[in-house]
Amino acid sequence: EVFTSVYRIESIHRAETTLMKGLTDLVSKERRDGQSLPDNVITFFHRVEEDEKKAQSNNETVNNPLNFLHIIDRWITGWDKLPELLFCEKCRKSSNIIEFYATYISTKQILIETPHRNDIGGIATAIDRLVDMYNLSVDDLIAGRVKTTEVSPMTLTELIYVTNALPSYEKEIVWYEAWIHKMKSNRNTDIEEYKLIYTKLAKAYFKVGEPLTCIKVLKKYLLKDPRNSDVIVDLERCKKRASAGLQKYEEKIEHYLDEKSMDSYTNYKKLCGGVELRTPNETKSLRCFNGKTQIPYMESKKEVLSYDPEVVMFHDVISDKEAEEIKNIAIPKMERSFIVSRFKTPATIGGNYNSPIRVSETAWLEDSDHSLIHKLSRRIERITGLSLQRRLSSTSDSEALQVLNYGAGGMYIPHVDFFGERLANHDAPPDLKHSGDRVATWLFYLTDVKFGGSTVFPDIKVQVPVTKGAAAFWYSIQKSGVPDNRTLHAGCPVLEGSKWVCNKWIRVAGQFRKRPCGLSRDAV
Ligand SMILES: O=C(O)CCC(=O)C(=O)O
Ligand SMILES: [Fe+2]
Repeated sequence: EVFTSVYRIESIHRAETTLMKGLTDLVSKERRDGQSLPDNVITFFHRVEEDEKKAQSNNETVNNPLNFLHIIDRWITGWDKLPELLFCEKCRKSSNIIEFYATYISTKQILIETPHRNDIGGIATAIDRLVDMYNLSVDDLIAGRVKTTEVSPMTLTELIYVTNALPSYEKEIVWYEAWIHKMKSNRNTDIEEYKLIYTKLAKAYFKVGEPLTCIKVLKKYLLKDPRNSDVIVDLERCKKRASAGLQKYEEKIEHYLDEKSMDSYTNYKKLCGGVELRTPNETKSLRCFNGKTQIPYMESKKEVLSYDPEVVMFHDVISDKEAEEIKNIAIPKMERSFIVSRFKTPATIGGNYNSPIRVSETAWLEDSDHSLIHKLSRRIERITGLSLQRRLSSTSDSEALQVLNYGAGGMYIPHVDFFGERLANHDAPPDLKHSGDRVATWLFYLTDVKFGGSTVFPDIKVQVPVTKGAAAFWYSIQKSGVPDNRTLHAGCPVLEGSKWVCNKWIRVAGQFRKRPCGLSRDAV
C-alpha cells in the first residue's frame, strides 16, 4: 500500500514523471516517422499532460488527496495497462516502441512498491473523512478544487471509487446529486453515464427508506431513455415498496459513538478546523518566554499553550538540515504504523466511523543508530530536565525515537499516550515493560503543512499548529502518579502537504530525581 504515507505516493509520482518523459519522446519520434500510436494511448498521454499542468502550483506538485487519487488512478488504469495497449495484436511494432518499453521496465523495477487497488479505497476514505472534518464542498471536489488549490476534475471512475468507500447511503446521495448537477452543465454527457448515476442515486434513496424519491429519480431518467428495461425493473421495485408503505432504512456500516466521545469529537473537529474554543479570559495568561535549560547560558523559546495540564511548544529546537537528515535516516526503515490498540489505550473514539485509527508510516530510531539521534535525545534532556537514557538490556528512561510520515488525509484519532492500568499486561519488550508508564511526550515537527495536520487536545481545547523546527511537549501523568485523561489528543487529518513528525515517549522509571512526585493525590 502506498496511501499510508505521502512520501510513498511522491515516489510513485517521480516514477511517473520519468515514464511520462519516455512517452513524450515516443509520441514525438513516432510523429516524426509519420506514424501514430493507438488512440487509447494518445488519449491517456493527453490526460497525463493535462493533469500535470493543472497539478502544478509554484513549481510544486499539489499534495492533496484528490491529486493522490488522480496519481493512483492513472497508474492503475493507465501505466499498468500501457504494454497491453502498445503491443496489441493488430498494433504495429516499431523500434521506438521497443526502446520506450525498456525505459518502462527499468523505471518500474526501481520502485519498491507499485499502487494497488487498496490504495484507491484508502484515498477514497480519506476524501470522505476530509469532507466531514473540514466541511469541504462536494461540488468543489468534483470540479478539482480543494481549499485554495486546483487539480483536474474528478473522473466518473474516481467518483465511483469514492462512493464505494462511503459509509452511508445518505453520503452517496450527496455525491450523486452533485454529479448530476455537474452533468447538467455539460451538454455531451453520454447516456451510459446518466444511467449509472441515476440508478445508483435511486438505489441509495430506496435504501434509506425513500421509495417515492426513488421513483422520481428513475422517472427523470426514463424521460431520456424511455424503453430501458433495466431501469423499468428498478422502477417497479420502488413502486412496490412505496405501495407497501414500508419505509425500511438500511445502514451500510454500523457506527456508534457515545455521548462523551461525541463531545470530544465535536471539539476535535472544530480545533482541527482552526476554531479557537477558549474565551479570551481563558487564554489571557498564556505566555511566550525564554525558558531555563540545564545549561546556564542556554535558553529555550518556550510558548505555553495550557498551564494545567501543561502543554507547551518549544520553538527552533531542530534545524531544517537536521529535519531533512532524520527523514533520510528513517525512510529505509518505514513501515505502516501499528494501531495504538496494540497497547489497548482508549484510542477508540472519534474519527470517521469507518476510518482506520492511524494512517501513517513509522520508523523507530535508536540513539546508537546515528549521532544525530543521540544528539537530539541529549537536547531534549537539557530542555526538559528529564532523562532520556536508553539502556537496551534493562529499564529505559525513554523509548526509541519514532519518526512518522502521514498518508493521504493521514491522521491519528483522539487517544492518550499513557497505558494506565494496562501497563502490567501490555506486550511491549521487557525493558520497556518495566520502565514505567509514559510520563511525557516530546513531538518534533519536521515539516510545515499547507492545511490541516495540527495536534489538538479536544478536552482542554488546545490546538498546536504544525510548525517546522518546533516541538510540542506535555506531561501525560501528574506528579501524583495519576494518569491525566485531559491529555487526550489527536493528529488532525492532513488536507494538503506531507506531515513529518518524530516523537520521544519518556518513561517514568528514570525520572524520580528529575521530576519528584507530588505529596498529594492531586499534585500536578
Ligand atoms: O502527529 C501528531 O500530531 C500527534 C502524534 C501523537 O499523538 C503521538 O505521537 O503520540
Ligand atoms: Fe499521542
